[in-house]
Amino acid sequence: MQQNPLAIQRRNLRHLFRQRRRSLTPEQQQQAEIQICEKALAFINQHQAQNIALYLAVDGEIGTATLIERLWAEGKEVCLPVLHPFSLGHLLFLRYRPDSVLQANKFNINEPKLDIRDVIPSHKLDIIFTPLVAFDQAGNRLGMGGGFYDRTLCDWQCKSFLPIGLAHQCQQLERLPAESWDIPLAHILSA
Ligand SMILES: Nc1nc2c(c(=O)[nH]1)N(C=O)[C@@H](CNc1ccc(C(=O)N[C@@H](CCC(=O)O)C(=O)O)cc1)CN2
Ligand SMILES: Nc1ncnc2c1ncn2[C@@H]1O[C@H](COP(=O)(O)OP(=O)(O)OP(=O)(O)O)[C@@H](O)[C@H]1O
Repeated sequence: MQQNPLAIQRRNLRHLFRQRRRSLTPEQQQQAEIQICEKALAFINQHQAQNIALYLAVDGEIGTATLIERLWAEGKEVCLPVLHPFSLGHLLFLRYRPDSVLQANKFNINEPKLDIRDVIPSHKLDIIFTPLVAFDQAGNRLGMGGGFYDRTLCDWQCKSFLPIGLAHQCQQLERLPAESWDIPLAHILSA
């Protein structure tokens, strides 16, 4: 198990900030979802993005349902993360359409049923919007602790997509204690 002071600090922060986002009221959640939708759409249009990875919100994460509906209406391609069936700790991104069949993964998060025809390789993605637990001004991101997005985003500067965090304002802190493998996101949108 993680024992070093940095790992303990990160685990404590993860616990605190997960509690913080879960304690938002349904009204605060709804307001935030609408606001983040507008900010994300503006960003997407500014970057003329067509293939966009999102996530289905759980555990108080800022909601994406409104944004996904708007993107479908605009004819954009929406993808969702799927836990890789063999490559432990890695994600695949699968096309998500209104008629996609979803199933719960081992964390009880819904994901598209794995069908190789729906896999979108990351070099075809324009933006990967990531969920996060906490973030700082420098774009550092603390996630749920699986390292899934860390692995996906490593060396993103050499790839074609932009990694953009989506978050509630209450998830920001002054400075996140960073690990050697943490690479700051290109940008974080908050509401
Ligand atoms: N909405 C959403 N989807 C996502 C992520 C995410 O952060 N949010 N992920 C981002 O990486 C991946 C899943 N990563 C996860 C990592 C840990 C836990 C989690 O809840 N762990 C439990 C205990 C572990 C268990 O149940 O076995 C916990 O910490 O309480 C959930 C998701 C892919 N999909
Ligand atoms: N680029 C990487 N390559 C290999 N292992 C990695 C990489 N990034 C992170 N890890 C491993 O993943 C584990 C979890 O990392 P970390 O605590 O930073 O996750 P997180 O960013 O909170 O989670 P997530 O990205 O899933 O939201 C670490 O123990 C680390 O060893």
